[in-house]
Amino acid sequence: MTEQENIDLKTSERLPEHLSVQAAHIQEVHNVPMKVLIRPFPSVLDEKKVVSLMETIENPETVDLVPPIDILWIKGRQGGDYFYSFGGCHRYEAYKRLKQEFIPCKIFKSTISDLQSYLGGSTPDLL
Ligand SMILES: Nc1ncnc2c1ncn2[C@@H]1O[C@H](COP(=O)(O)OP(=O)(O)OP(=O)(O)O)[C@@H](O)[C@H]1O
Repeated sequence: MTEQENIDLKTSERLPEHLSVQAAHIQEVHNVPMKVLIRPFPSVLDEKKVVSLMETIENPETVDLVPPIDILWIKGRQGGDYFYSFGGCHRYEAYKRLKQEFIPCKIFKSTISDLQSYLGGSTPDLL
């Protein structure tokens, strides 16, 4: 099984804009391998918030207080799978420092043009 098969992608659906708020309450949470996430932008971090999040995540009694991060799932033109992460900077950093292999995510099926709205002319040619 490849890393990406760990994620049950079949259950993810692209959300129409007008449904995103309602659907946010019902969309499934997937444990996504940290190493498949692509984060094009450096994070500006509040150190205290990262440390506080680490403590919350480490404690089984409080970990559920931390919501999943949102990621974009984009299919390349030759079928490749790409998982982009833009927000969730503090949660991502906390999971990274805790050396967690997986991070809880909501996966939004997205297109190259969605990606272009973040990356503009720097959008890569995804295969
Ligand atoms: N100890 C904690 N410190 C900060 N946030 C916490 C903590 N425990 C639970 N949370 C929750 O985790 C989420 C953190 O989201 P927040 O938008 O503040 O940061 P982020 O998305 O990880 O980073 P950024 O907004 O910089 O991209 C919030 O929903 C918050 O309620």
